[in-house]
Amino acid sequence: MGILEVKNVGKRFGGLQALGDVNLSVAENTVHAIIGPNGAGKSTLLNCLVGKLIPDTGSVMFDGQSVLGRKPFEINQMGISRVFQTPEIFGELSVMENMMIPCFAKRDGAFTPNAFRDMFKDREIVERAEQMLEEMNMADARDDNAATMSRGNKRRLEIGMCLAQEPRLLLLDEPTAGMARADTNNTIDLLKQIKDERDITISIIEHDMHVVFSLAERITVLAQGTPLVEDTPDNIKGHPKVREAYLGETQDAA
Ligand SMILES: Nc1ncnc2c1ncn2[C@@H]1O[C@H](COP(=O)(O)OP(=O)(O)OP(=O)(O)O)[C@@H](O)[C@H]1O
Repeated sequence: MGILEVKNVGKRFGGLQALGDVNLSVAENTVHAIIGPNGAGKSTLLNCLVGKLIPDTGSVMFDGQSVLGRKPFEINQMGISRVFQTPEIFGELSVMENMMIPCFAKRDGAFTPNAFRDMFKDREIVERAEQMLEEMNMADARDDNAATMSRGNKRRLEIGMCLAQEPRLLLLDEPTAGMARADTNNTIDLLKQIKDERDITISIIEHDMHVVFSLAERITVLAQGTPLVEDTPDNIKGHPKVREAYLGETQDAA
């Protein structure tokens, strides 16, 4: 059984069936990509995993426990962290201050604005945040204003902020969207390093096939709200059904 088990999940928006009958099993300590054409239901599925949407039907189990009915912060505390398409960092704060926020949240269960007053006097938090910046190769940027960083480094910081919460499942929603090729390649290298160095499961939604094939061990192809195929990257490449879903080609032509 996978660390994440999605069974018969359906989600309708008015007259639109965004997810039909989704079954997905993500094995522990693997990188599992979910790909599919625009409007296939990828983000809707991700939102159902983190409590932002409640499916109409089906079940979502993480490590044997249901996530349905739990609030996003509760699901986060269960060990699921999500990186959004647009980096969710605090641009007006320094890199170090940004990193301290999830360290507080992890230790104290929440981050309250009061914590800002004397945050640098809290040695435990300072040391943990410094350690995370080291691990992210960001120690030199410690005092930089987060807003001034490149898109790739903002993403690096945000992924580090997720990892500070010690998640067991990291969900990435198009982590390289809008990035220049150099930043994309840096993000691929960072995710490879995270995968090699940690006990962590990564599930990634991504349009950039270079990113998908560089990282994924399993790929699920979603089309019109339903999984079309699930297989290894080698088998997904050139799969007639996948070409059909993306390019509108018939199987005979593929
Ligand atoms: N809140 C909503 N209300 C109504 N319709 C929605 C809502 N969210 C998504 N949809 C619709 O559900 C379908 C699936 O959308 P979703 O964003 O999950 O697809 P996606 O695969 O993530 O697409 P993309 O690759 O373009 O981001 C689309 O037709 C979309 O317009």
